[in-house]
Amino acid sequence: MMSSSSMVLMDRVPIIDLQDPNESNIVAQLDAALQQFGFFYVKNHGIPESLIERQFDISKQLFDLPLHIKESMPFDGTLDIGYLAAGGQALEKTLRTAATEPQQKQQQQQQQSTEKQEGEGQIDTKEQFMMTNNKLITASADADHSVLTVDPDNVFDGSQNYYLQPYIPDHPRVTSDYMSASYKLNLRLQHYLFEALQLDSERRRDLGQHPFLVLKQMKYAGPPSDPSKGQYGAGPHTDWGSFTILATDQQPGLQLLWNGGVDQWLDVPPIPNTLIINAGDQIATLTNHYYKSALHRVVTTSRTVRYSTAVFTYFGLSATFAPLPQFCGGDQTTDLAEDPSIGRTTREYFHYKLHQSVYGSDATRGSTDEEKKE
Ligand SMILES: O=C(O)CCC(=O)C(=O)O
Ligand SMILES: [Fe+2]
Repeated sequence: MMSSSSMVLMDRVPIIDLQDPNESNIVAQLDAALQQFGFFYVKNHGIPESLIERQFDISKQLFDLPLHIKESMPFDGTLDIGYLAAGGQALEKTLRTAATEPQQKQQQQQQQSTEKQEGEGQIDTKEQFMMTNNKLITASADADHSVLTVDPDNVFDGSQNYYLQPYIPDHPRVTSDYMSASYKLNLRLQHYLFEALQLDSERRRDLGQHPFLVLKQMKYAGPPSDPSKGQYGAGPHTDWGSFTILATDQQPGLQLLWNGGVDQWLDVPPIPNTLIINAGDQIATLTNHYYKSALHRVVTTSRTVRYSTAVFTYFGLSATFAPLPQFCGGDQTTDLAEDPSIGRTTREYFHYKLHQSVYGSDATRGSTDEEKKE
C-alpha cells in the first residue's frame, strides 16, 4: 500500500500491462488506480481475444431468441441466474444506502436533485442474462469441502444454470470457457490486491475460499439515455463484490464518477485488446474506502445496440466484512452504520443489494426471503 502523497495523479483511467515481468510494478499501478479511480484497464490479461469474440457471438444469439424462449428461463434471485428483460432491474435503487464515501454520497444527492425530475431509481433499459457458480449458495455451510471448492477449469460444475444448447449449441462450452478464463484472471488480480494490502496468509485464505462468481451478459437496445429524466442504460451504482471484469463491444457509454478537483462523470471508453476492471464495495469496505468502489453508469447516446459482459467476483461467501486493522483509526474511521457491507457476510450483502435492485425492497439485515430459505 503506497501513501497518497507518493501517488502520481493521472487524468484518465490507466492501462496496466499484466505481462510486466516486474510484479511490484503491477502492484504499484493497481494500488494507484484503485485509490484514484477504482477502475483500470488490463492488457495482456490472458483471456484470448477469440474467446471474447465467441462469447459476444453467444450473447447476440441469446438476446436474438424469441421473447417466449428467453422468458422460459426466468430470473431466480436465490441462485442469481436467468433472464431479466429490459426494465427488470434498477441499479440506481441500490444507492440509497450505497457503500460509498461521504463525499460521494453528497454528490449523489446533488446529482439526483439536479438531474432528475421524477421518481427514484428508474428502470434500466438493459436486458440481461446471468449464470453463477450457485452450488456454493445452495450448499450448507458445513458441506463437504469439495462441494464448496471452485474448479478453475469448470467454474459452473455442479451448479444450476440455464444452458441453451437446444438453441445455441456452443452455449455451455463458450460460457464455461469464458467464465473459467475470467476466474483465472480474477485470481491474478486478487493476488496483486493482497500484495498491495500486504495481507497475511490466514486473511488471504479467508477472503479467497468459496468465491461467488457471476457471469452477466447484457444488451442495451433501449432509447438513448436521458440523465435529466433519470433514464439510463444502467443507472448510477457501485458494484457489490470484489473485482468486476468487464468486456464491452466497441460502443461507448460507460462513465465513472471521478473527483479530479471537481466531481465529474469521466468516460471509460472501449480500448481494443483491453478489459475494464473495477473494484466493488467489498474492496472499498476492506480498505475503509481508501480504495474506491466508484459510482458508475451507462449512458447510451444513440440507437446503436451495445453489448457488454461482466464477470462479478465476490470474496468468500462466508467471509464477514470490516475494514482491515491497518485502515482503522486516525482520520480514516468510517461510520460503520454508513456502510451496509460492514458486519455482513458476502452471502448476506449480495442478497441485500439484489433485493434493492430487482425487487425494490429495502431488505433488512437477515430478513430476506432468500436468506430464510437458505
Ligand atoms: O455495461 C457496462 O458497461 C457496465 C454495466 C455495469 O456497470 C453493471 O452491470 O454493473
Ligand atoms: Fe457496474
